[in-house]
Amino acid sequence: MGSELVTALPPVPRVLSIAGTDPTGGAGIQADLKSIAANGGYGMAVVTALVAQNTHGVRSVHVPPASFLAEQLEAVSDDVAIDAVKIGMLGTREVVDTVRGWLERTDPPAVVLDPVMVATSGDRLLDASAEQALRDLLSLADVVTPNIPELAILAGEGVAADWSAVLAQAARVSERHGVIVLAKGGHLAGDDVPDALVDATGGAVSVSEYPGARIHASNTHGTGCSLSSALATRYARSKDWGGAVAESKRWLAESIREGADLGVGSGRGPVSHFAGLWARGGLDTRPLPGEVEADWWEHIRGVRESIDELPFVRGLGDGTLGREAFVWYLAQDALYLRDYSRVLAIASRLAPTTAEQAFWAQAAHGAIAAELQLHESWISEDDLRDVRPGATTTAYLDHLLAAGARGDYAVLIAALLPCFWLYHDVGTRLHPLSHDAHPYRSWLDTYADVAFETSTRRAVELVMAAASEADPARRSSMRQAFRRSAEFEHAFFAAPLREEGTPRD
Ligand SMILES: Nc1ncnc2c1ncn2[C@@H]1O[C@H](COP(=O)(O)OP(=O)(O)OP(=O)(O)O)[C@@H](O)[C@H]1O
Ligand SMILES: Cc1ncc(CO)c(N)n1
Repeated sequence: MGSELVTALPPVPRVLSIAGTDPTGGAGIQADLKSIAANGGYGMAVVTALVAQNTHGVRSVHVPPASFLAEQLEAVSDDVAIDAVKIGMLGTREVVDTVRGWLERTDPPAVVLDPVMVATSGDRLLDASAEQALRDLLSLADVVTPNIPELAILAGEGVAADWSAVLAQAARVSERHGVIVLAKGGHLAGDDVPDALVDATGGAVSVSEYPGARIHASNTHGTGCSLSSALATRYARSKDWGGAVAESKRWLAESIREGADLGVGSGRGPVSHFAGLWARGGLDTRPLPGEVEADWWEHIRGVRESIDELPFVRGLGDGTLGREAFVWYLAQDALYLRDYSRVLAIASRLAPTTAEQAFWAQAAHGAIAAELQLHESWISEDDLRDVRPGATTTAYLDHLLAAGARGDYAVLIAALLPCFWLYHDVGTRLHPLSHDAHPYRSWLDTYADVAFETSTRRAVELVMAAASEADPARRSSMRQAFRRSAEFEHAFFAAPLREEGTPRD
């Protein structure tokens, strides 16, 4: 039932990065894992090379035996269904060949190849002798994401002088190798950093441009790694390269912008992969419905204990309560239930699912039908006409009607809950005192009833599911509205012996 409130999210794509390391976490496989997670994927990582580098540059590279790389790749693909692969630093010809063999055997559904050759710092990350092997790998990728100098090497030409030359070069690479090229303009001089998806795989050339404004920041270490991982992840979700580029670029721009003051290293720093998520989602974990339930119940422990101690409630249980106080209470309760029913109907109107709509509508009906029946056996409709609502009745109803008028469903149902939950609680604890000759037997039987228990459980369930789903601010408003209603329940039970004899408006 709680699941009705959960917004359905598509399944999480399983994305494998095959790349080298950056122990400072801004580039390479460490950046890939952050980028995959930030873009909604489950990240996996097979290391091609261990790179001793930081925000200033590369110090040394250690390439483990290719046989061990093959073992890592197989350990993943023997076990996990892979939705997309991002390939980064390959380093040597042997590594390229090993990855090629694995790609041919496993044929993953989407492959993004970032042809890493030179780090942002200018250090080589691919042996010159491996360049041809890398070109030969292009046909096994869906998209290749070269920066301008890398594109020139893939094309076997000089570095393009301007953006239109970049696009023409990208089209030649795309056609020759049967791969879509995401040409990146990060290395252009000037304030524009356009990217373009260039697809000449079918003969005709199609070019989709994604304009971008240069962010004047020095924290651009690992932008290429992060972009290609984001692209693989977003594509695995949407199966749309164009949309995936647009979304990845928006995410990267936000991450560059927010990364300026991360304070990582004194060179070219990393982007802040999760900055957008942190800003919008915060760090709070979501409480489970059962945890909210326990917390709220504890939160009103004092209120519950005071209810049990009220002379009215004690007298109701042991039958010593005076009839006049009881009838006064029932008349107030009858007035209360009429409007409570109307507020339940508002909850029905605001409910996000038909199941909830039906539940609150049924409760609205129950409040006037079954409960008024109980009241009518003690007090006639005529007598009720002369009864004025007491101060507590009015205040409690104003609180509920205001919640209804504000129109926040979650807060409203939290405000409605104590009327179910506390009555059921008090009712079940007083019920053992009921006996055939008990003066208030019909009252004691009503609230310990199985049907009332069922609707109370369902109301608790709906409110707790909504609270578990809510963001922290709304959850806190719900808790406050709930507590306020619980306090009114206490005041309502206290009123007959306090307000009785005082001017009743
Ligand atoms: N200063 C910037 N402002 C906005 N976007 C940028 C900036 N620098 C790079 N980008 C974007 O980052 C992505 C990577 O671009 P770039 O051409 O720098 O790739 P790269 O050289 O492979 O990256 P790396 O620095 O990781 O080697 C592109 O989408 C580019 O538009
Ligand atoms: C491991 C690795 N891959 C890619 C890059 C490119 O930024 C880097 N610096 N390090």
